[in-house]
Amino acid sequence: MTLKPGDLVAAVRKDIRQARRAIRARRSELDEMIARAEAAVEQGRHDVAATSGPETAAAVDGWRELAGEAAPGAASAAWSDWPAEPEPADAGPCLYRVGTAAGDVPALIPLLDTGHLKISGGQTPLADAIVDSLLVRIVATTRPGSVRISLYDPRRLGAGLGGFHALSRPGLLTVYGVEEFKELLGSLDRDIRRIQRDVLGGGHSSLAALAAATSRRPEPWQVVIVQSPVRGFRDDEVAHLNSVMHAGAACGIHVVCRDVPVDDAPGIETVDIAADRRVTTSMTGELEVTVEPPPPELVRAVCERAARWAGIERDPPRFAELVPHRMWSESSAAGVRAPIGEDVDRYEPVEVFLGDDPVHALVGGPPGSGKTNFLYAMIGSMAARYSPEELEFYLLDFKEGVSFARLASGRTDKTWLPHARLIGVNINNDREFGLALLRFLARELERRGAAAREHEVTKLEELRAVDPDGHWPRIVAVVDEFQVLIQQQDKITDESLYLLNDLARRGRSQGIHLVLASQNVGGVQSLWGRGAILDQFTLRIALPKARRILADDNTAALQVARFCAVVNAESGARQANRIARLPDAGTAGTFDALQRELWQRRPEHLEPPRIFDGAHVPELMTAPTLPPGESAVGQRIDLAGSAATVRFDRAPGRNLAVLGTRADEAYDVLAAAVLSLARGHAPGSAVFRLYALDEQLEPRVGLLLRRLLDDGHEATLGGELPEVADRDVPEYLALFAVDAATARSDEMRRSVRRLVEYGPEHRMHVLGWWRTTDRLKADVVERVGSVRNIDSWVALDLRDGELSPLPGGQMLGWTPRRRRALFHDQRTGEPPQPIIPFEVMSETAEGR
Ligand SMILES: Nc1ncnc2c1ncn2[C@@H]1O[C@H](COP(=O)(O)OP(=O)(O)OP(=O)(O)O)[C@@H](O)[C@H]1O
Repeated sequence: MTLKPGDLVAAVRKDIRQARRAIRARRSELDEMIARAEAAVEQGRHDVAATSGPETAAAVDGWRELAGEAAPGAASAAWSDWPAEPEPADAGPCLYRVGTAAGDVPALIPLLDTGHLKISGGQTPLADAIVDSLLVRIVATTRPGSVRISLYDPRRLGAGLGGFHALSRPGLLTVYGVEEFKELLGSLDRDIRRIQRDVLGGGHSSLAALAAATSRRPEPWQVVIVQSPVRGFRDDEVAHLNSVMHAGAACGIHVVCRDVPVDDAPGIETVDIAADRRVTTSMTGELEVTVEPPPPELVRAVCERAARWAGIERDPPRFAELVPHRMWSESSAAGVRAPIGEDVDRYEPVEVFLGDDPVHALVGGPPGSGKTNFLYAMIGSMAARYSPEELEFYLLDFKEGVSFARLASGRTDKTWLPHARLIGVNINNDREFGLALLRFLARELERRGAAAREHEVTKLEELRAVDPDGHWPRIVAVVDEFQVLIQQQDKITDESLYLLNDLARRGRSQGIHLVLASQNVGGVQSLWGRGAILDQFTLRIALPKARRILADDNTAALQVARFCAVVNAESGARQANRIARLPDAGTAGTFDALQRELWQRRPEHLEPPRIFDGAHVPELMTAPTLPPGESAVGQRIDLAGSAATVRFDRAPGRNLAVLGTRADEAYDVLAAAVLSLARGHAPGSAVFRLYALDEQLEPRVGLLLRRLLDDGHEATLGGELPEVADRDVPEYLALFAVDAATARSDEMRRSVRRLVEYGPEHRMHVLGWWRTTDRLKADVVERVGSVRNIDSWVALDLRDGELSPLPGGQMLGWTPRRRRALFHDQRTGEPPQPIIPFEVMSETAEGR
């Protein structure tokens, strides 16, 4: 083709103008370049004026050089010269090549930080090539993640930009369907308002100006490709788009219109594709532009790389960034709000909020995805903002392992998190403890409800206003691997679901928030079928590869990078996804340092959290001393960790049966009962008679005797069983392995039965160990029927059916497990409940 000199000059001039506009923000560094560019134009003008061949060639060279500066590297490189590793342009946006004019001179178009582009004849493959070319150069020359692309392509159902689909993985490309134009514009409107208000509010005219002044760009650019639907756009839609374009450029929103009748306005460049496929641009005037589609594999490679690097090229956020300058300065009256990471698109904090909406949170992530780390980040960030007066944590972990243990005082680190009121670890086998927490929270719900009614208000925020001196913190209960609580079909599951449902529905008004976390799909699915509960958990946090935490059609969690999370406060609806990069909250100097600082600030009167560790065997000596006549048989699995006790008085039936074949534990339970009685009685105020009826037990029972004698008690070992007769002081008969003796001797059996039946009213009490219920029955039941003369029992490895002859022992659903027992005392009126037998053997062995 022939080059018209006038065109060249016009084109060069125009490009200089554009280059200047595009680089205004970084003017000082580039002044020199502009001066040289202007000199080149002058030279071009001079050369063209001469209109001779060599001069024209020189002008073209000068122009090319200028293009190289205004559109460096991948912004204008020919596809054949594409750099192996395109570098993000340090200086920010530049001009981008969309084709070639005048032989091999790059035809450039500005976009980012400048304006918009209108393509007419936009339905053609040529238009596709222009858009692809522009986009791939933009993606290659900007920092991964710093440009987001939205595509409204109603004709091809999202097939447009096929080569760019890798960008959808990290959320850098969003395709809007035929019916979603309004949604797209609405989302742009919201962004514009937010940026104008929150980002530019400080006085900058545009994001470009802000970036120039601060060297920081807090928001990504957005490139929006709009193609008209077959029906054409309605006037109101065009007007809406015009207004978005008008306000958007300053907010980094740049629209590429393909056959959309938007207004011509300054800052809108044009590309015209004529019917005869001749392409011209507003930048190059009359010059015909040859369009060169990018090679598909190049597009794919650029996008793959950007997707991979989005989010990890930037330094990860640091845990310290979650900590505010002023600790404990926030009020939780309306809710608790805390940043947990950085938005990978916008580089701004992502917060979680628990209050009236959302009320509760569901957290999911497969093993190793960083779920525990997320929970630490959230707990730390909240604990730093709200004082223990404002916020309390109840933390349970059903996993094997000790994830919340660090929040409690340990052997080396004595500090504890002041907000933590309860920490439960290793409770995978003690679902009752989870249930105990739910019962506690339900009671707290009632208590708060009653207080609210009394003050004639309906919710916590109002209650706090009318009762400013009351202690009404928000409660956040975090249950890791909560599914363990509700996956079996039994009474615990039934009651837990009932309570969860209640808490989920009513927690909002009383400031009680649940954060349920699970590592497996089953965990989440166990709630999925229970819509009523799930509906209340509108805050969803999905760690990488988490399934079914978000909505069914929201697969963002499958796409996010390591150490990121999808935070979604609208029950997983796609448009509410925010992708947060999470700081490392686990290594030394992060959470532990914060905990130390908060611990040092703790109010003087504050008690450390109650710890329940399912792997820990409680020691009798650590339990409080009981009143005379009361014995401890184990520790209850409740929030207080109180002892399960039996009181021996003159009422009929005040005996104790220990049942089961696990000899060590049976010994421990019986010995604990004896030792705790001995601790409560002053020496001489009770008599202890020990019987080792299986000779293997003699050494151990002997140690127990020694212990009693050492403490000054009146105690004997072995001999005949006494006859029933009134006693001045209580006499406790500890019979180890009763059935071993009664199987040998009927006389023995009759004695035992007499003692059990008539002893208590004469202050003689049997504390006996039988191996099975049948043997117990054979010894203490006169004819047929159930056991009536022993009020309290502790069952070790007995199955459900074997318990039914015992008082209160019907239909319990008890599954025996090691170092756990089922305890019942008829007198309390409570159903049987699991206890943890005390460790006694070592205590007696050491002669303590
Ligand atoms: N944002 C992060 N930055 C750096 N390291 C992290 C981050 N998140 C998690 N990690 C590290 O990854 C590993 C797994 O994290 P974490 O224990 O939180 O995973 P999890 O999902 O709770 O796993 P599991 O359920 O198996 O315990 C840990 O070593 C943790 O320190």
